[in-house]
Amino acid sequence: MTTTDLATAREQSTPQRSTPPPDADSTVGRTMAGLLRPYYSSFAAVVTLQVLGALAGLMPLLAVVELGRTLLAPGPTDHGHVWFVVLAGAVGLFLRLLFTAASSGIGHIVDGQVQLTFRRQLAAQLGRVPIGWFSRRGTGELAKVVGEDVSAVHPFIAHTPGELVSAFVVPLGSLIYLFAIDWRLTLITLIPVVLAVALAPLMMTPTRLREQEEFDAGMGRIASSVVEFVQGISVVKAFGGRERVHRRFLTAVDDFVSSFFRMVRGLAGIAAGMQVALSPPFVLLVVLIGGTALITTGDMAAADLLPFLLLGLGLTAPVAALGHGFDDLQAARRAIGRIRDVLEVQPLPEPTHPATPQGHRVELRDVRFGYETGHEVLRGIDLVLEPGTVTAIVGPSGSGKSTLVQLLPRFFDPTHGSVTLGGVDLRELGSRELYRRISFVFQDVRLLRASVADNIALAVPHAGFDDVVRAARLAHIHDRILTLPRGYESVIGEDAGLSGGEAQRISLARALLADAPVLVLDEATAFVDPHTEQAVRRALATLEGTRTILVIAHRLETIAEADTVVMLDNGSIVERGKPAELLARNGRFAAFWQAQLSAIADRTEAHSGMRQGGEPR
Ligand SMILES: Nc1ncnc2c1ncn2[C@@H]1O[C@H](COP(=O)(O)OP(=O)(O)OP(=O)(O)O)[C@@H](O)[C@H]1O
Repeated sequence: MTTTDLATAREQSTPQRSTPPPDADSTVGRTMAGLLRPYYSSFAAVVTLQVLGALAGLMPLLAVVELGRTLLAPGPTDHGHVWFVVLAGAVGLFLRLLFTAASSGIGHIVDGQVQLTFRRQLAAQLGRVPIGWFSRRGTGELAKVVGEDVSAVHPFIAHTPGELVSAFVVPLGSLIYLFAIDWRLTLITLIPVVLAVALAPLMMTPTRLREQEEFDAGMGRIASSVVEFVQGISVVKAFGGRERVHRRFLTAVDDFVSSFFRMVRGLAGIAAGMQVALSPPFVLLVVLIGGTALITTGDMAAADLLPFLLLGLGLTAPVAALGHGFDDLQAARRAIGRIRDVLEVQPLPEPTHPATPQGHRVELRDVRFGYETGHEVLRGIDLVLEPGTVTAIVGPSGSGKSTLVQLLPRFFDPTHGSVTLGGVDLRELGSRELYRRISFVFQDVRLLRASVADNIALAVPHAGFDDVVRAARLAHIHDRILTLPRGYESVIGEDAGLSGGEAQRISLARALLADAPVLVLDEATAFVDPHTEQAVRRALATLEGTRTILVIAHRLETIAEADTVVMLDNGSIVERGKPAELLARNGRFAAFWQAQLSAIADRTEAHSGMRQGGEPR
């Protein structure tokens, strides 16, 4: 490459203005209100119909009261009035049914729409977030957001507004009616409600809140110790740590029991007091005592006691409904918070005018990256990967090898500096173009629940069967596939379970078929078996000369055959060059090489010792 080429390449690679992908900002400002805004008019209809239903629902109650008062009143009964009251009660009942059914129907339709929209938005967002973002999240966590958390909005949308509205409208209507009959007995009837409301703040004193927090934390500790136990059960069994893990679980349970007792001791008296105050016998007792006092002093007609006995019981409903509604609201708020957290993850920006790379030379310039702010994992990497060469990255665990190679398929964008392909910053490449040019095989292999052939042809859906087989042969997995129940048509996870090494070879076949000019490879240590190792080495040998290859190397053979070795330590390149030259330099790489050699020698010695020891004498 000439200096002019380089200058042009640099010019091209300067990141131009990037815009978020279409649709990304359509859900910006995703507060709970923002997320629900499109449904405001439907909510208004739900609430209005509920109010009408609740008011209509008062009519049968008032009719019963009015009927009692008319029939108990001295003198002849007005039959016309009685029938009118009965009819009004029946019409009220019918209207209540009509309005609440309509409200509930609309509420459930809106709920379905909201849940569908949330799930669609989440699905679209999960397709946009950086691939690397997934590595920090468990599948269970995401499944919970898309499943459980979205469902948690159901009571909030379909039930809570209706319940809250009717819990307030009915007592309010009753109260107005009761005031019209006798304001003094109305005030007396309200005593239980006032008592309950006065007790409520005692449940929220700093001590009570601290006890509730301890209770929640205790529950969390039990859950995590159970999860830890279940997830690691095989390791725990094999290495005999059962007592220790059991002990942790038992301690968590003991702690929980004592925090539970503390909380119950603090709350029991107040909760019982509230329950007694709101209970029908107490309400009736208060009304009867007050009513008797007013009747015996001649201040109120005996028949007027009836509405207080009938309607007084309903006055306590808002307090109870507030409790339930508040719980539902809190649960929905937490769920929507988690949904919002996912929707707010910044997608990697897509270019408005994608550029076309010239060739497949990869260059990293002063690349810095950290998963958390203030903690850099890569500290200024300058690296050029020439087409047709193999670059092997080596370095101690945690030195940043995986992070570095993951920047090529754009799992993350560097926080500083740039990664260019053919002179174009990766941020200026469309993602389709990027994955056409860069393919990868990492340790964390993901296979789809689809046929083996479809898994291999993932990047090239129209690939011919012969091409799929050729890639599988190259990846040393063809023979194994033929032993599966339906060969290449076997569905992974249904017809066939594959070992870690086999899954890796399928993923290698996928990358080979994709035929991208740049291949990024993690020569995994986790699953690797002799077949996979052979496959990787054979593939590397086949591809050499045409591909730009970056490999995290663990095998001495791979390292020795690489064109360039890059030694990474603590996020920086500490040595680079041809393997032989580096060995001769006797520096960090040579020490690393020696350490690997002695580790292999130790392993071989231990192995042969075991074999000798195990041989029959
Ligand atoms: N998803 C992540 N979130 C936060 N920190 C991370 C994440 N992945 C890696 N790290 C941290 O970044 C540093 C570099 O990790 P990286 O996996 O790149 O090293 P490595 O050289 O590939 O290690 P190994 O050889 O053990 O796989 C480590 O300190 C690691 O703890």
